[in-house]
Amino acid sequence: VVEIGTGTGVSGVWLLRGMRPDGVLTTVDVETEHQRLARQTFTEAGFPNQRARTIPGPALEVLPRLTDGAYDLVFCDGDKREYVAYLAEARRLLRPGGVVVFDNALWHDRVADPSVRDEETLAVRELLTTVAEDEDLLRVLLPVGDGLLLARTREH
Ligand SMILES: C[S@@+](CC[C@H](N)C(=O)[O-])C[C@H]1O[C@@H](n2cnc3c(N)ncnc32)[C@H](O)[C@@H]1O
Repeated sequence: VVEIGTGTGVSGVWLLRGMRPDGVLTTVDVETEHQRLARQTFTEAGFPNQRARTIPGPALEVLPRLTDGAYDLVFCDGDKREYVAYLAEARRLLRPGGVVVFDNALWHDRVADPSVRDEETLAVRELLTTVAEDEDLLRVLLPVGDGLLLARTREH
């Protein structure tokens, strides 16, 4: 699994819990202090160090260094304005059948309100349109929390 936006490790713990016992979480964040706290969260939740690889840096600089086609899931929770770019990176990183997930796909109900036109809302809206218009992608939008968009490549 690749996670964009480690934060303090809350989502990371849930991802680790859902993975195989030998699965590794590769998690990227621009803030090293967040990643320090996340490592603490993972340890307190009982996960050994080698289950999580924290990589500091801006996602769009780190992701190109990760191996193509090597991951089952990419979870995006970084900078909303970069969501369309994360989609492109995720498609390269995922193995066939792998799934990309975007948190905040409803963006506090702003996405559905056409009068809201700030940069982040426009970017999340653009992501939804990009995924919907791509015939190679199957998608589902789960109305849980702030909205989770899941997409995977269609098998031909
Ligand atoms: C909403 S928080 C992530 C929360 C975390 N996924 C969780 O649920 O516990 C967003 C995180 O993305 C990081 N971030 C923002 N822009 C980024 C970027 N361009 N590249 C990497 N990380 C970024 C922030 O430092 C912050 O920790």
